Amino acid sequence: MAFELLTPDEMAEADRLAIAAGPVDGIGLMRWAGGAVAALVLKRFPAVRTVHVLCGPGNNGGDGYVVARLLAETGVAVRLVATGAPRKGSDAALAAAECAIAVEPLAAFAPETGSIVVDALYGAGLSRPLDGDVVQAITRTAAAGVPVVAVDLPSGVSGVSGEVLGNAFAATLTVTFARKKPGHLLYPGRALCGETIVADIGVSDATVAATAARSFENDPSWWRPHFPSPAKDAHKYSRGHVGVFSGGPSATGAARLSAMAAARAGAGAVTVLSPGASLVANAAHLTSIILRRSDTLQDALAFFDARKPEVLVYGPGLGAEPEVGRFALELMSVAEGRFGALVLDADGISSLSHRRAAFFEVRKRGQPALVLTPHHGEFGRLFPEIAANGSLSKLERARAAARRAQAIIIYKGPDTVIAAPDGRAAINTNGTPLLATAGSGDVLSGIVAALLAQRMPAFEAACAAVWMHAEAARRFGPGLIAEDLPLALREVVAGLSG
Ligand SMILES: NC(=O)C1=CN([C@@H]2O[C@H](COP(=O)(O)OP(=O)(O)OC[C@H]3O[C@@H](n4cnc5c(N)ncnc54)[C@H](OP(=O)(O)O)[C@@H]3O)[C@@H](O)[C@H]2O)[C@@H](O)CC1
Ligand SMILES: Nc1ncnc2c1ncn2[C@@H]1O[C@H](COP(=O)(O)OP(=O)(O)O)[C@@H](O)[C@H]1O
Ligand SMILES: [K+]
Repeated sequence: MAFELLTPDEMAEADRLAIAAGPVDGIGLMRWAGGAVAALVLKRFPAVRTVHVLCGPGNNGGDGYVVARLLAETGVAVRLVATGAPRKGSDAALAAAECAIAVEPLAAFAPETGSIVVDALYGAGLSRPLDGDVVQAITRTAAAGVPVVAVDLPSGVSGVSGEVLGNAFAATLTVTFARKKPGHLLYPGRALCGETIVADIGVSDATVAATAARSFENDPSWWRPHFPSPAKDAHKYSRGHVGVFSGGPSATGAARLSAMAAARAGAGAVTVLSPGASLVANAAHLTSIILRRSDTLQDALAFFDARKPEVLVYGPGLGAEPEVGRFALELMSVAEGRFGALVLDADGISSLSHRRAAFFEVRKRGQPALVLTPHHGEFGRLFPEIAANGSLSKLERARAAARRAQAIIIYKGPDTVIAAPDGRAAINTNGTPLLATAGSGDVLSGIVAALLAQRMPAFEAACAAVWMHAEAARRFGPGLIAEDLPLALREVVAGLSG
């Protein structure tokens, strides 16, 4: 598959393995890389007058010398700017030696209107905040408003985390090699990359696989084989039964959004479990969704035993009171033989913040299968130490939380990360700010529950749900409110089925 994400270390490992397997060597990879960038510059900017190529001291700079040489050979006016000579004997030094263009110092660099900038200062090897000359070059480039083509990554963006180390170029186009890196997909890096193109530099799929990379860009191609479709002889309960707990009389809508989404995502039956005080409000708004009174754990147990739901959604609209957290723990304790999976969302997560020790103790059993869908605030309440660890990327934080809670984590946001306890993690890329509307998270929890109830494996179900949620929002378009999402799922499900 082509959806692995490689950290800079994994990419370096892929480079090493490719070189060891031969026939290509280090300078060979660099020539491919530089060639790919030069070709894209010519293709995208055919009328460009001058190309400023900025070269750093490492291999990213090495790629830059190749770009400069190739563009000059095709007749483009190239100005070559470097921060210093590459280390003697390095591939970059070879690339520099092959490039006959005079080098100008970075301090005097100021691009003019009509030119473009190729940023080959720092890529995977960025290890500290950019120094003054580079920051000034970034400022002057931004002031001139000229397009920037970044080699591998915009200088200043961490390939690991997408964080900005002090300052960074804002690229129009980023050309990276073999596979994307997490920094291309995590914010703020994602916004600074512009369009990201992955160029082939002769690193084979088998070589990438040999790095044992565990991170992926979320894409239907790799989870679609698991996407459920109803058996010909299905009945409503065999398609999967989801139970959604409702909040009190003034907060019932969240559960209904979740329930409707579960039904549209293919659950054959959906039951809203409602406190007695909310029955009338729920009854007034539900038609195909089943409604059942549930005030106590005994009520819930009676429902499980009678109706055998596969999956429960607990959290939307419940309030973050301590008793909500206590009930969540009780649900997990009684799950065995009663239901297979629990989706904990919203208040179901926040309410556990005062019962973290008990929660992690219950999770040691690993049962029931658990999916947590926190946004940034909820994540920080349940996993304060992980959230406060500034050395971890969002991808690594989600992965650490998944391991800690023995749960699938859907760490929501513009760059939603889905992580599993076994170390797999995916970054979602079809998100849209249209989803930044109240109640859309409730819809997501219903989609996840429906896919789990249809026996989709948990990590794949979570990835599929996140993608479908965003796809539904995109298809509906501007004006979207959360109520629109369940119906908008219809087309998305149709596109994935059969
Ligand atoms: N065969 C291959 O491997 C291939 C690799 N490829 C290319 O190589 C790139 C990775 O190359 P790389 O590992 O040399 O790292 P790179 O980004 O050039 O930076 C390292 C240099 O910068 C320095 N430095 C770092 N931060 C700094 C700062 N803030 N301010 C100042 N200096 C700073 C650092 O100094 P040091 O930390 O060692 O003191 C070191 O000298 C990758 O992005 C891709 O473009 C392709 O050609 C395909 C084949
Ligand atoms: N700017 C954005 N781009 C993409 N997705 C977004 C953006 N803002 C929010 N979302 C998505 O919208 C949903 C909001 O969920 P949540 O914050 O729980 O809202 P609510 O509690 O109102 O339901 C999440 O799936 C999140 O990933
Ligand atoms: K760069």
